[in-house]
Amino acid sequence: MLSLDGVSVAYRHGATALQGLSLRVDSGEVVAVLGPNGAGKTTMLRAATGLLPLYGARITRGDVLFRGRSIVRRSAKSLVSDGIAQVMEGRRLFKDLTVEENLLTGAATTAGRARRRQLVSDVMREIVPGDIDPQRIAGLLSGGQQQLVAIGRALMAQPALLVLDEPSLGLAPVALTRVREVLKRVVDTGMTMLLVEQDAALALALAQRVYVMQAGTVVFEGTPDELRSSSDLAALYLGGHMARRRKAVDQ
Ligand SMILES: Nc1ncnc2c1ncn2[C@@H]1O[C@H](COP(=O)(O)OP(=O)(O)OP(=O)(O)O)[C@@H](O)[C@H]1O
Repeated sequence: MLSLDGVSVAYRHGATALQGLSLRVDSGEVVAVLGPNGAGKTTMLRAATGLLPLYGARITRGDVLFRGRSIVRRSAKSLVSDGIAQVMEGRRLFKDLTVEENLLTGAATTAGRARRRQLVSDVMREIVPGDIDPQRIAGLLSGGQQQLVAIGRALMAQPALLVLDEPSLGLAPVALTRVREVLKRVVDTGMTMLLVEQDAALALALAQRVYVMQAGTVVFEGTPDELRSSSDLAALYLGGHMARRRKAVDQ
């Protein structure tokens, strides 16, 4: 469904952030991308969602294909209509609008008024928990509640591909559990997903395939099990706890 083929990206006021990066997301697949700070994960998502120009960056080499067509020169707005919706890092809700108004913006260009109303009630039932009042001002919600509304807003566009940048960022454990449950439910609907996530446990619980990025390129591609059994990478990206547990099992 989505492929980045040998993509290099340069920021106007920065170094080359991606260096010949290739990755793909097949239809119905959940793909997670892990990697240390500055590896280029967010830049990769910007390349996949038409947001590079907003940040003064451009693709200097390679191509990005969505459903077989190049999207390199397409605007983020037209890509939403084509079926790519994203939950950006930091949630980015309209803080002064209500939950319901935020949700409605998610389908502003993809559905008519009556259909949008129907989608709001679907999303309120399936994604946004019952304890969140649709008329509440979004900025007054907790971080975890805001994240769920952000996920719901992206789903309002009924995307073919859902892109998420660090959905766990800054969430307390209870909120994280809720976000994980909701994402699991979305995965179970067969949604195609590209997920950038520092929380390896969350990423590996959701994904069928994982990439690890370092310095703008891919250094590992495989299944979550293959990543867990790759000792160097496990130590680096899954933390000492899992590496120690593996060692104990191996002995
Ligand atoms: N707006 C920008 N202008 C200039 N350089 C940028 C900009 N955004 C990111 N970069 C640079 O691009 C490189 C990759 O950054 P990016 O944010 O894509 O990495 P990341 O893996 O998502 O990191 P993190 O996990 O910290 O979010 C870094 O060297 C960063 O400084």
